[in-house]
Amino acid sequence: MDFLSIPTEDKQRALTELREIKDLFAARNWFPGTSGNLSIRVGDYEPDSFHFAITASGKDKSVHTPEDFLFVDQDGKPCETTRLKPSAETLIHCELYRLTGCGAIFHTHTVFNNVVSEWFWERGSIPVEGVELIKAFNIWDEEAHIDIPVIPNYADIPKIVPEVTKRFDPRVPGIMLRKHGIYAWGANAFEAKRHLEAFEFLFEYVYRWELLKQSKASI
Ligand SMILES: CSCCC(=O)C(=O)COP(=O)(O)O
Ligand SMILES: [Zn+2]
Repeated sequence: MDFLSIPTEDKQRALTELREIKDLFAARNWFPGTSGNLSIRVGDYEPDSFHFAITASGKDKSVHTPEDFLFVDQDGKPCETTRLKPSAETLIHCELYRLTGCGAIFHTHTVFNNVVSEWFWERGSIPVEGVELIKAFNIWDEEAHIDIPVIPNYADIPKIVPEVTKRFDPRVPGIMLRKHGIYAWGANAFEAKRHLEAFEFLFEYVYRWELLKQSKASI
């Protein structure tokens, strides 16, 4: 699908949704130090041809400016002439859209997700056992168990992309970059938000549970 043939109202709706999500997450201090990025796909999806709106790179995501977002294609290239640069992590969004066909991807850095990703780095994934909020991922097994993949956080973003491809688990709508942040995705902004909120809850749960286990073991 050609970018120009995507209805303007669809593009506007995506930008409005991104602004609303950005405000909500900013109110939770989920964008420390300009970290984090958000994207919503627009138009038709083909694995090798799609478009999405994404936060511009290096911006303070806790404030509004007229230059917060831009549209890019499946290769991360801007769809319109602009002086804005797409997120430095746009290629990770491209790969996740290509792999999943999802509609939205949200990325946050929090202390809990960073610490827990390091605590379980050697294991390669963050285990979560039987917590009710696993149901947010539409996993309804009794005492469900999930493993949230943790991949290396290379400075060279293109080097991270094959790690996403290799470790991506279709059952778990998120992937963690070591001591960096979580990428959560969903069919739309509502689902991606639900998934991100569930991941951040589970990271805090795992952090606190590990601390309790350690303190019990030291008694
Ligand atoms: C200061 S955070 C370093 C970059 C990062 O990890 C991030 O999530 C934000 O980068 P962007 O280019 O999307 O602003
Ligand atoms: Zn980041």
